[in-house]
Amino acid sequence: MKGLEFLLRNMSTSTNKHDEDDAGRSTELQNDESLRNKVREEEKRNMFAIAPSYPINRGNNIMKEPFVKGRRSKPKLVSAQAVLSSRLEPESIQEEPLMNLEIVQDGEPSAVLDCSKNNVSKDRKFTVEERWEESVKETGKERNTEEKALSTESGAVSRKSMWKAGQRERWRGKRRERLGGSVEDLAQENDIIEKEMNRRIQWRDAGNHWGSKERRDEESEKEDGLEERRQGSMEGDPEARGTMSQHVFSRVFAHSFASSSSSSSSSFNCSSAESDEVFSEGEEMAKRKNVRRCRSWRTFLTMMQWSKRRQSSWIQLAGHQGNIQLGEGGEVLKRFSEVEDSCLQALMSDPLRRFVPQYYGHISRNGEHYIRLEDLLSGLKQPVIMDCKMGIRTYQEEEIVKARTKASLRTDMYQKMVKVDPTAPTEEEHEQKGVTKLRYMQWRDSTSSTAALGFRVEGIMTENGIVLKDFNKTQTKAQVTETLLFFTKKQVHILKAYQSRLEALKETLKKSAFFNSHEVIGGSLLFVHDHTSKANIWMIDFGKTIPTPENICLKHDVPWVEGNHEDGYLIGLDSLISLLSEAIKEATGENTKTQNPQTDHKETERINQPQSELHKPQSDLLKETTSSNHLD
Ligand SMILES: Nc1ncnc2c1ncn2[C@@H]1O[C@H](COP(=O)(O)OP(=O)(O)OP(=O)(O)O)[C@@H](O)[C@H]1O
Ligand SMILES: O=P(O)(O)O[C@@H]1[C@H](O)[C@H](O)[C@@H](OP(=O)(O)O)[C@H](OP(=O)(O)O)[C@H]1O
Repeated sequence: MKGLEFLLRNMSTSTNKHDEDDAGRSTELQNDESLRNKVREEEKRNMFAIAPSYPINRGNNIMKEPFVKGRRSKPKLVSAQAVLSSRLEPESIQEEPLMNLEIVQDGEPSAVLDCSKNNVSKDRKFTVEERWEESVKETGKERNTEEKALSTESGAVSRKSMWKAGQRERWRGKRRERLGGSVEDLAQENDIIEKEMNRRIQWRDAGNHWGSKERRDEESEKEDGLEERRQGSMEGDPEARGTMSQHVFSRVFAHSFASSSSSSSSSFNCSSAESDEVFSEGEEMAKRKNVRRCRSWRTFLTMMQWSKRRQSSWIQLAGHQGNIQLGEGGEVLKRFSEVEDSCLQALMSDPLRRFVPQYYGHISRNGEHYIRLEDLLSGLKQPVIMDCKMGIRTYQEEEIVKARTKASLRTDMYQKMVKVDPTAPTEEEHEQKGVTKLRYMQWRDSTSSTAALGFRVEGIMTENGIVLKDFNKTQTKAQVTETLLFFTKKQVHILKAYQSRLEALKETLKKSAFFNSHEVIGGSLLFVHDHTSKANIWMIDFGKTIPTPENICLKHDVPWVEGNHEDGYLIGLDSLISLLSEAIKEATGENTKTQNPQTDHKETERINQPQSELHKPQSDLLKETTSSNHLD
């Protein structure tokens, strides 16, 4: 039985078993109908009375004070159609508090997570932590209401004691039966019965809690329209494997938390027909331990399966390899950088947050510190992605100063340069077998479309998982248009969706205090779409985005000269928008102007430094696939 199916079946059957279980037990209790009703009522009331204590302290996981952050109100993934209308959306900023949750594992302070909660719109997808927090909150609420009702209702105490007396009698009878005779030491016997009974209640209540959580989750899943995904099981639908819903994963994750917790009341699905049998203290403990061990193992294995599948379908397309990975909770972990971290924090309360992955704070793993981000590929089926590095330069002004004062030679960069164009290095550089970083970066900017168009394609992953990174010399408008057509497979609705999203981004950038006060260097736009017509564009990578000096107000759309700090971000954005228009015309057959990549290329050569090689058509690039990452 495959992971998800098994898990879901297990969840639903255990809930049913629990109901049967309760019914069976009631008939045994008393013949008196009214007493039985009272007992049932009391059982219901007690449902949350011995709820697990994890909201405050889940084993070693400790929650900290909440703090306030803004967050994006827009759903993460939208259909191409929805993207088209995204610019019509109201731009109001909702301030929503985030909960700062610190997880301490194995006795070490290893992680600080920021999880958003409250004021969450109904249609928004929930993160692992949000779901978990919500369920904790709900349980707490219900429990408080129940407790309040108990304490205020007259006769509540007597009903409770009546119920307990009934229970005690039942346990005593069962125990007598089991021991096959009379009970001699009444005080000791009462003590044992009291203990057994309390443990049983705890056991059952934990089952009730998780049962009710399951039901709540199922209801909300139906609301989200995720039922469909669940039924298209991982087994039957290979595509679904690559699109594990974080939503469902969160359930697995939450369960694993609970079942691995040391609290006896936090095991899930623990009410079964078996568990209703009466065992001696030792027997009962052993049996319970076994059941719990089995279930936490199954949960753990299922989690691992989920995680593996998601890991295998996730990809870091561009950037420093190994810098980024997918976290266990389905979030993206990026190696910590203070510069990027402060940008992301600022962006969470800026109008641009709609275009930025949700920021969840930091986490430590094996001694490394990471920034936790929303996974922008989550929910996409066999995603097609493109990373475009924005701006007319990809190095900071301070790198120029550094290169002047203490220039070190980079052999790796020399090798990369020679690989692309053996004639690019000067004689001296050939002799030294090294180039400075600044030299390399400037060469990269001029040979690609960065310097001329204000952006360059860093990489593309096709729906088959094929990764193309050989865009070093994709430089002219015609070449980039060709690349866009290849990337979108000439799908007009996708091209239009992208264009619309970029126009919305442009409007938002004008209003953004963050953009007004920052020099955005080396930042990328991540284009994502899939065959279900979901499409979106996100701003990522703020590792070299720094606040501008106080005396400087950036325009972002004028050429750079050393000292003016201009990044040309808007030049790149305008180029992309206009090239998407070109691509749309091409795709719809409206383009009368026949583009000639070679002529166009030569024109650009005059603007930039001459290059020796002509550009290869995209079809050749495909043959030269640098790597392949097939989605299972
Ligand atoms: N939030 C995210 N969700 C999904 N994928 C992401 C996310 N952030 C980054 N990636 C993936 O990782 C790649 C690199 O990201 P990013 O540019 O932030 O890394 P980097 O190492 O800082 O890059 P560079 O070396 O250009 O500075 C992206 O092209 C994308 O494939
Ligand atoms: O894309 P390429 O051609 O592989 O070149 C890399 C690219 O320019 C990166 O942006 C840069 O990192 P930074 O932006 O962080 O400086 C990296 O420098 P690095 O090797 O010093 O990290 C370069 O090697």
